[in-house]
Amino acid sequence: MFANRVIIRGFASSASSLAPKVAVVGAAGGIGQPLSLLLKLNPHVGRLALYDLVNTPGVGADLSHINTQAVVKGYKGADQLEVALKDADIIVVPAGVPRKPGMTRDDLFKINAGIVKGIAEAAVKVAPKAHILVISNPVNSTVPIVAEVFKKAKIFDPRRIYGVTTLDVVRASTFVTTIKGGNPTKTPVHVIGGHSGVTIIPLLSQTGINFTKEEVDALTHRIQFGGDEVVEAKGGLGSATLSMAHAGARFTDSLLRALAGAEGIVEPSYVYSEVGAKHGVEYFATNVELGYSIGVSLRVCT
Ligand SMILES: NC(=O)C1=CN([C@@H]2O[C@H](COP(=O)(O)OP(=O)(O)OC[C@H]3O[C@@H](n4cnc5c(N)ncnc54)[C@H](O)[C@@H]3O)[C@@H](O)[C@H]2O)C=CC1
Ligand SMILES: O=C([O-])CC(=O)C(=O)O
Repeated sequence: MFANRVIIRGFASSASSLAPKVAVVGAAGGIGQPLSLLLKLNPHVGRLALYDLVNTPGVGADLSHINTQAVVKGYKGADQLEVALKDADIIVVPAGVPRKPGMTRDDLFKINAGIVKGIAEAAVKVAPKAHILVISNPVNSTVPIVAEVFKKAKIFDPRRIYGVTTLDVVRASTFVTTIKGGNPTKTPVHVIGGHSGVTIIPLLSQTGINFTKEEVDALTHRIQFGGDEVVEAKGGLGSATLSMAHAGARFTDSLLRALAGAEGIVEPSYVYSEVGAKHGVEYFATNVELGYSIGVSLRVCT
C-alpha cells in the first residue's frame, strides 16, 4: 500500500528571516561531533548551536576556528538548553544512549524517551516552528514522542517532525553495489517502513537491478541489520557514528536547500502521514519530497 510513495511536505514558513540556525542536541557525542563538523562545513548553515550536557564549550571552540561562514556557539547543561534552541530553524537530535552488543534499539527506550521528550518540550517553548530531525533511537518510538509533545501544546505540524532514516538508504546503496557493482552514489535504493530490524524494508525490486533470490535474502537481511554489524564490530563502544553523521548531515543539507527554495528534493524519512493514519499506521518511513507547497499530500507511484 505504501510502496514507493512520496509524501510532499510543504513548509508554511521558515522559523526566521536570518541566516538559518541549526541546533545539534547531543553535539559532544559520537554522532554529534562529526555531524557538527559536517554542518560547520555546510555553506547553507548560518548559525550552529551545539548543545550537550557535557563538553560542548570545547567542541564549539574547536569548530569555531574553521574558516567557514557558520557562526558556532557551544551550550552546556540543562539551564542552557532553551537558549541553545531559541529560534532554531532546524534542531537535529542525536542525544541519548547508543546500543551495546546484545541489545535491541527498543532497549534504549527507557532512557532515550525521557531525553527526547525533554528536548521537545524545550523546543515547544522557544522554537515552535523548528524542523526537528530525530536521530535518537528507537526512532520508531522517539518520533511519536516528539509529536505527542507538540500535540499536547496544540502546535503539532507533521511537516516539521522527521525521523532520520537516511542511514538505511546510504547502507542499502553501499551493500547493493558491493555485490552488483556500480557507483554507490548513483544507485538509489528505496527503503520504507521504520528504523529497526524487520521494519526496515528495502525495495530491491524497484532498483531495476536483477537479483537472485539468494541475493535478495542476503541483501535484505544486511540492510535490516546493518546497525548490528557496527554495534558488534565496535564491541561495546557504541553504534554507528561516522556513517550516521554523514547521513544526518545529508538530510539536514537537503532540508536547508528546500528551505532556501530548491524544489524536487526527496529524502526518506519516518514521518506522520494522514493517509497512513487512515489505515492504522500513523508513522511510516517513506520517500518525502521537501518543498514549499502548503499542506501535506501524497503522490502515489504505482
Ligand atoms: N537514526 C539512526 O539511524 C541512528 C541513530 N543512532 C542513535 O543516536 C543516539 C546517539 O548515539 P551516539 O552519538 O553514538 O551516542 P553517544 O553516547 O556517543 O552520544 C550521545 C550524546 O548525547 C548526550 N546527551 C545525553 N542526554 C542528553 C540530554 N538530555 N540533552 C543533550 N544531550 C544529551 C550525551 O552527553 C552524549 O554526548 C543513540 O540513541 C543511537 O542509538 C545511532 C546511529 C544511527
Ligand atoms: O544500530 C543502532 O543501534 C544504531 C542505528 O540505528 C543504526 O546504525 O542504524
